[in-house]
Amino acid sequence: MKKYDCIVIGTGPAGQKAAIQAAKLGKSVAIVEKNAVLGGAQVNTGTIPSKALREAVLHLTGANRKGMFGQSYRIKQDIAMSDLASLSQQVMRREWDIIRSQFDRNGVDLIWGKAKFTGPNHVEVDGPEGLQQFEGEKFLVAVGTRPAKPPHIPFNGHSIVTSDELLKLDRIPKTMIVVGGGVIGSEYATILATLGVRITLVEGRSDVLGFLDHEITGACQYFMRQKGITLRLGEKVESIQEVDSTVSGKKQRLVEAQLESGKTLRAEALLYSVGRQGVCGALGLDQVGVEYDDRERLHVNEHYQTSAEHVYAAGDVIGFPALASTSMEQGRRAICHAFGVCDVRNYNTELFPFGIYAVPEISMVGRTEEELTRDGIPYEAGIAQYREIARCQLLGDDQGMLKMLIHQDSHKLLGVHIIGTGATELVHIGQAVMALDGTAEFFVDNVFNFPTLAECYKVAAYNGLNKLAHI
Ligand SMILES: Cc1cc2nc3c(=O)[nH]c(=O)nc-3n(C[C@H](O)[C@H](O)[C@H](O)COP(=O)(O)OP(=O)(O)OC[C@H]3O[C@@H](n4cnc5c(N)ncnc54)[C@H](O)[C@@H]3O)c2cc1C
Ligand SMILES: NC(=O)c1ccc[n+]([C@@H]2O[C@H](COP(=O)([O-])OP(=O)(O)OC[C@H]3O[C@@H](n4cnc5c(N)ncnc54)[C@H](O)[C@@H]3O)[C@@H](O)[C@H]2O)c1
Repeated sequence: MKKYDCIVIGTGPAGQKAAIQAAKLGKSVAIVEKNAVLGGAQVNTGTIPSKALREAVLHLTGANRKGMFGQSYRIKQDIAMSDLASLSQQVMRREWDIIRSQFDRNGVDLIWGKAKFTGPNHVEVDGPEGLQQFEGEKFLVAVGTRPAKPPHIPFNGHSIVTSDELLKLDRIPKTMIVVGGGVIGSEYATILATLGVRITLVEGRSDVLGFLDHEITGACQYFMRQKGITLRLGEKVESIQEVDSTVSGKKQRLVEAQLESGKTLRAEALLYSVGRQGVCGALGLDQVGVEYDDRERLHVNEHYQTSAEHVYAAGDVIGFPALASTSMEQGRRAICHAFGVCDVRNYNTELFPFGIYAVPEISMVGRTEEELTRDGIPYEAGIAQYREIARCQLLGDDQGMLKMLIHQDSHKLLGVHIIGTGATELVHIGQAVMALDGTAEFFVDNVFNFPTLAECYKVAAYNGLNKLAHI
């Protein structure tokens, strides 16, 4: 039986970074993957495919240039699913190669198959090589999640789908119901609406993306409606079924969603995106004495240790915030702790950024206005409207905004909230200033390249500081 210092289960972002970190510490490492491809949800079904779809849609529809060249500007008239999928395929293939070569270069043994604990220090892998047994000193469970698929929803892979199947549709539907206005629902609803799909978005809460600063949520919902998306907020879907319907004398199979309020919605397709579900049940965790919750997620301490101290967990399997960005760092941190090189300085979870690749992009770091008000922290908001910024005009985006929240007394930056072109990149300027305890004066006192989107920070700082000085 082969013995390793470290066995990592799952090759998503959490597992990848963990395995490489362990190898860099000179440990013998094996990483196990049950799928036929590397990279987990990040590469194969989640982050990369959805962002590739977004780029392809923005490019082919000319959506991000309409502000400059007019509403009729378009690169390609008849866009097919194959046009949209090809960029995704290209990037995925490249990512598989990159991950594989990183493992090879660092001497990480890749074992294909489904891993399961058979004892506190033993896993069994069921794969193409048959059943193999391995012994490990430390383990990292990075098995991710899968889309929630309640049994009463008749998923069929072609018209009633989760985000895993969306990009495998053989044609672009004319109409679509999106159930759930979280990150997945909001991203896909706005991307597909940009493509011309008529979307009805059903969200159980009173707002989409309810964790954002409310002004940004409001702006996002405004942009959604501008794109022709019908928002059904505070509404829950009760049941979903396929029905036969006759439209203009032509028989058609449609999807029908019955809402709790009594409304009936019909469309050619339905995306069900109401959250994700763990996959720990199949891991034999009882053999190590580790329990999982009712959504098959693991509980860990601040070092990412489960209740068995040699078994660590990171990424989506441990729940919020469940992002590729945070998963990578959690995996790396877990391994550093496991092998005694733990240095948690600068690991400030309060400065985790959120990037939402809707159309337009949204990003935030730090506190929202609602949180600061709730906690009695006095602040002022400094705002830059994209229409005031030369670079935004050059890019044809005159609708975005950047808002910085400034402490009334110390002028320290408390939060940055952006909606518009480049938001997910821009946010890191604010994040760096916040991490270094900077104040709004930093933006006033320093010169920014011109014309840039970064100029938004200077304009927002002037705006906030002027309000504080009653100018
Ligand atoms: C549509 C969509 C869009 C997203 N967009 C973004 C984004 O823009 N930015 C962002 O930061 N995040 C995004 N995310 C979230 C991101 O994809 C996840 O947070 C991230 O992939 C989680 O990484 P992970 O390593 O925990 O798990 P995963 O990426 O899910 O990988 C887990 C791996 O473990 C393997 N595995 C499971 N069980 C076993 C077993 N028993 N044996 C062996 N292998 C096993 C799986 O096959 C899989 O390969 C998105 C997610 C979705 C669904
Ligand atoms: N850009 C990114 O970082 C990114 C992109 C996509 C996904 N993700 C990650 O993927 C994960 C899953 O995303 P998600 O959007 O599926 O889940 P989510 O939990 O973010 O959102 C689900 C939404 O569905 C709503 N809902 C639940 N039941 C409903 C019902 N019956 N009818 C109507 N609405 C209902 C909820 O109120 C919630 O707003 C998240 O953890 C997210 O962080 C991240």
